[in-house]
Amino acid sequence: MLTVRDLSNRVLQPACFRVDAGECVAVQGPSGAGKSVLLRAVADLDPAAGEVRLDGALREEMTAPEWRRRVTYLAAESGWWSDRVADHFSPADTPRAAPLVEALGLPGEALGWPVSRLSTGERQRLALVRALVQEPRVLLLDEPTGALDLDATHRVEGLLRDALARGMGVLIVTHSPDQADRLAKRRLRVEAGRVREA
Ligand SMILES: Nc1ncnc2c1ncn2[C@@H]1O[C@H](COP(=O)(O)OP(=O)(O)OP(=O)(O)O)[C@@H](O)[C@H]1O
Repeated sequence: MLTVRDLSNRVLQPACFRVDAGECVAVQGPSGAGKSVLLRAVADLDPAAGEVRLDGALREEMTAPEWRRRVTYLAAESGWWSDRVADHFSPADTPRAAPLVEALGLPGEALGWPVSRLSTGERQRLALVRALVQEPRVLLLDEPTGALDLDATHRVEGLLRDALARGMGVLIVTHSPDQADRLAKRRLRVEAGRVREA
């Protein structure tokens, strides 16, 4: 589904890998190795040379917003542009968001909360819901449970398993070997900008 060939920039050495439909690939490596840079380059958020295709179509064949809707990056610290959580969901997506919010251990009314009241972990879970309701083909997750306790972490992993079962591809940066074992069959190891299958 997602194929990456010779993706490189000032941090990354040319990287080649793929993520298949319904597959989770874990990205691991030391701090500062280039894991976030890799995900951002795939999402076309930072300039990079090389070839990235989704279902055979080159990234350049679609607009950047269209690419990012299909290949969605979720940063470790999410961005919010309005102080009401609900403003970050289109009216069409809101009904689908509430059950996901509850599955993550938050009350459905959290969608009406101001962003300024959210704890770090609440913010992280609601940002994941924002990404999931858009049903991207590939989700690029940067430490999506870094701020969460074990119960919330398992809830997030449950929703990711559901998404994988629907055919979504997931590339997940995690510092937790246990999380990588639970979710991913394949791993990429990033060290000093070099990406290899581990
Ligand atoms: N725009 C940029 N220009 C130059 N260097 C950058 C840029 N963005 C990040 N870097 C550098 O690239 C390296 C990799 O950063 P990156 O954020 O990808 O690390 P990481 O592997 O995700 O680390 P961590 O596990 O700590 O989050 C770091 O040394 C960082 O300072």
